[in-house]
Amino acid sequence: MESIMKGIRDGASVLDMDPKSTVGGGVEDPYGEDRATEDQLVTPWTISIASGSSLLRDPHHNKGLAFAEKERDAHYLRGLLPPIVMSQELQEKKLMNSIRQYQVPLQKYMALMDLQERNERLFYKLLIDNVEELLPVVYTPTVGEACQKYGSIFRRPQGLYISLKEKGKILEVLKNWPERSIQVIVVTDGERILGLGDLGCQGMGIPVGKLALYTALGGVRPSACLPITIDVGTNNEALLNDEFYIGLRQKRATGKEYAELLEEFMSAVKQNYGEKIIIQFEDFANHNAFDLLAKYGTSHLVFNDDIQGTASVVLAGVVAALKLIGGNLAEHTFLFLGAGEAGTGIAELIALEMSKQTKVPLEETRKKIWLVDSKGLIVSSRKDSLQHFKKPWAHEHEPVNNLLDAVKAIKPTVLIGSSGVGRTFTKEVIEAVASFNEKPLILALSNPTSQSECTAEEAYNWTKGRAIFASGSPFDPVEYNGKVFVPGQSNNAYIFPGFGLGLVISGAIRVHDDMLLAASEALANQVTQENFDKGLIYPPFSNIRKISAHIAANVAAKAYELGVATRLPRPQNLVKYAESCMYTPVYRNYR
Ligand SMILES: NC(=O)C1=CN([C@@H]2O[C@H](COP(=O)(O)OP(=O)(O)OC[C@H]3O[C@@H](n4cnc5c(N)ncnc54)[C@H](OP(=O)(O)O)[C@@H]3O)[C@@H](O)[C@H]2O)C=CC1
Ligand SMILES: CC(=O)C(=O)O
Ligand SMILES: [Mg+2]
Repeated sequence: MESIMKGIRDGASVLDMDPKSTVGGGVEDPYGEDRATEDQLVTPWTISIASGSSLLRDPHHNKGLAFAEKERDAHYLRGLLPPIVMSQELQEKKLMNSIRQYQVPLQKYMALMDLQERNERLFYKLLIDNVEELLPVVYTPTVGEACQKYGSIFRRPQGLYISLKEKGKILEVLKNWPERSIQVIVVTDGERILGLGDLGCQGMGIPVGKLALYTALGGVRPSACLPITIDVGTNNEALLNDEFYIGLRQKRATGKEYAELLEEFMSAVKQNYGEKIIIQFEDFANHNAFDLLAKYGTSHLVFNDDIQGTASVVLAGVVAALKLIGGNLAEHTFLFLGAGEAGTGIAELIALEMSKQTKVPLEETRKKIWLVDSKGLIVSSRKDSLQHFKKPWAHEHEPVNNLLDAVKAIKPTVLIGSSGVGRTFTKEVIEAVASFNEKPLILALSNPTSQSECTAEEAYNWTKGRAIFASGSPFDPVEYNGKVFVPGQSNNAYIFPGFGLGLVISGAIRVHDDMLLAASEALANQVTQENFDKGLIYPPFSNIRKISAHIAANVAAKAYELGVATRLPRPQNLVKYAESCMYTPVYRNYR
């Protein structure tokens, strides 16, 4: 039994490699030394191990009705399928038709998760070909509702659960995961899921969703992706009292107990997968997120999506928006509602970019950026009581208690919402911003849609159609005064898939702020005149694979320049190389 299991695991990692791919298949060296040959790829282990009904139940290799006549003979599928042979394209059409029948987004989500568990390649084909339509289903906003109801809709585990019960055994737990050549881990402890708060163990929907995007948007092969939820309890009373809750029924462990579990996890991951494994921290509460990033940033390949990915995507949007609103970066004044991971992360990267552009010290460029938290404007008189990540933003100013007064006092040209609280950009706030800006840039970043600081309709109506607007979760186009306005989506989903691909193809061993700037620059450069003409500051998600290749190339180039890339020699054309490494979901022939 043991040897068969090993055979399945090893075989799966070869098979999962895209024929063109050098990233996949547990390949250590993307230049091809370890690359499986075409021959290996068409002589899969499925012949001797997975056949018949077990092949149909294996999501990595199942093709459903698309198995050809010869494959049905060779793999003992005769009679297990109806006689028709259906192309992957027709399967896709059929599934899209049926998904579109569902009125309720969560039903669409569940249908897609079922498909992922049944036929992985078809799932990714749907997602890649229909990205703009399906992104809101597998990602924000629907994934938020899915996490809230995760216990009730739970069918099969989609990632690894590491709870306090596994303390002392985390390495063994990692070895239980059926895939061995993992390249990206997205891990959450569920404490700040989108703007929905502490969802404990049910936060698993987020790593699962983020990693689906790593594959669909960034081309990292699915078997190299590992979603993990660390369960240290939850402080969410409703979940603790929910009979269907799937996590530990206890309050969150903190302090030494929390730190020890995380330390064991980080060591076990490095020991099991090596130093080039990407660990993406996702939706941790800020009291842990900044410390984990600082603690492990110098010893592991860690990336905090909420702090760093968000910063990179927002900087790109702001830089692109300058074409529409005028001026250079340093001429603008920024006001944030929300001074947590997203807010201070974005603020710091904007200040860094300003400093690089103007050669003015960072301490000075920070003064162009102001933040409001739940207690009002962050000012120097509050410095002693501020969390460490807020202190750099405590500028000289008299106290201001609320956002509206802060807008009137600071007169920002750019207003950014990163508070996690819906409808906090009131009519008065937006009208005030519009009163001293011809084209106010308004970014309502909080997710999901219910937590957005304002809707697209409100932003356009209250500025009389003058706002340049983007939001974290998507909004439909809005008609105002006979003109149609298309809101953009300012979401780190533009960045992390390409960023991760860049780390993989260069074999980077550390993340550096300059790599975030490189990713941001690549994204901003992808906005076309046609996009600008529509008032957009981001390119459409329908081009995301091309965008991700450019981001990956810029990130990889920076990794080589900084000396943190280990894959040598450096490819000449990094964009082409990134594209050639991407997983494609077309079916393979099992001859
Ligand atoms: N679009 C995107 O790509 C991304 C969006 N986000 C979204 O951003 C939001 C915030 O995330 P994150 O920064 O990680 O969360 P944090 O908890 O780290 O920060 C939230 C901040 O908002 C402040 N805040 C909360 N309520 C209010 C209020 N009523 N008025 C003023 N300030 C308030 C908090 O104040 P205090 O410090 O005083 O408690 C805190 O500073 C979430 O909704 C998340 O989904 C996050 C990452 C990426
Ligand atoms: C998008 C994202 O990472 C968040 O809202 O947390
Ligand atoms: Mg997040």
